[in-house]
Amino acid sequence: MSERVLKVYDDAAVMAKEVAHRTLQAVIDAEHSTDGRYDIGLTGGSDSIQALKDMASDSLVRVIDWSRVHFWWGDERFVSAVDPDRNALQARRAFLGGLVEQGLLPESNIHEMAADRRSVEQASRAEDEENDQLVSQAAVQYARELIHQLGPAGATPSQAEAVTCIKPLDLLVLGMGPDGHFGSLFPAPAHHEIEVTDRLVVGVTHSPKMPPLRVSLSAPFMARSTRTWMMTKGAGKAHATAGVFSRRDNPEFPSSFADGAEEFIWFTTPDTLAETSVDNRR
Ligand SMILES: O=C1O[C@H](COP(=O)(O)O)[C@@H](O)[C@H](O)[C@H]1O
Repeated sequence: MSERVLKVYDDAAVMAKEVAHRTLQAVIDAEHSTDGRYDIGLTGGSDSIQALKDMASDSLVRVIDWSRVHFWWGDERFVSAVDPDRNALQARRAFLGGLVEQGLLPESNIHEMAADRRSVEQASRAEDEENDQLVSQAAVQYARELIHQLGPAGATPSQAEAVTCIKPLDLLVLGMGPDGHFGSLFPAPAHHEIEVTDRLVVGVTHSPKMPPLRVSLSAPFMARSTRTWMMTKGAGKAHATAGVFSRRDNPEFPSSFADGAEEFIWFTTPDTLAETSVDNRR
């Protein structure tokens, strides 16, 4: 468990630029300190997509060997591959697509969660059972990809074993919703995925935030990430932030489970902290 370090910005646009620049710097720093491969977990949401746009215009982009960088998602909205709601599509439009087009990032380094292959009409007519099955299959498929890419050589751990034994993400960038969700792990008791500990990836139905079908990394796997950065802004998140800071691992405020093995930084704005008493700002 890491101490939560707060970085507070009066201007959310400056915050996003800072996260963008730090992400690129983290990749550069790791070039000399690890075996070379760098695995980044992305999220959706306004702050994170802005940070990706800012990366595209940061001069550090040009000094990175992108062939050793892999992109994953903390969560995905289970919609069609061309739906503008899709986190991966937004990330491609903001940044990743440009890297691929310029021949800098191999397409095979982008590890997307599965998309819904049904037509809008088919999806709207589907029963719960079918939806449950589809998001569960997407979760299993993503877990296999994680184990294949990050698992120990010559072994195939189960998902329960993989939560603690595969290589963790080097950097996970997260956002938090006004209800305190992160990834697509929504508050208990209405939702129970936040309490899953024996899977790398979970399927989610009936999400309180649209769209209703989602796929998410599980809390314990996300919390093992070497470095974790949370981005939040706005008074609408003040209540959830206070809940998160008042007690760790509280299922009613899922983001209280977020953590990083070596570093956990919370990038935020003063209005978000209006209801929180904290003394570890830096
Ligand atoms: O739906 C989602 O919401 C959260 C937070 O989004 P924000 O726009 O309030 O910052 C995001 O982190 C998550 O990835 C996404 O699927």
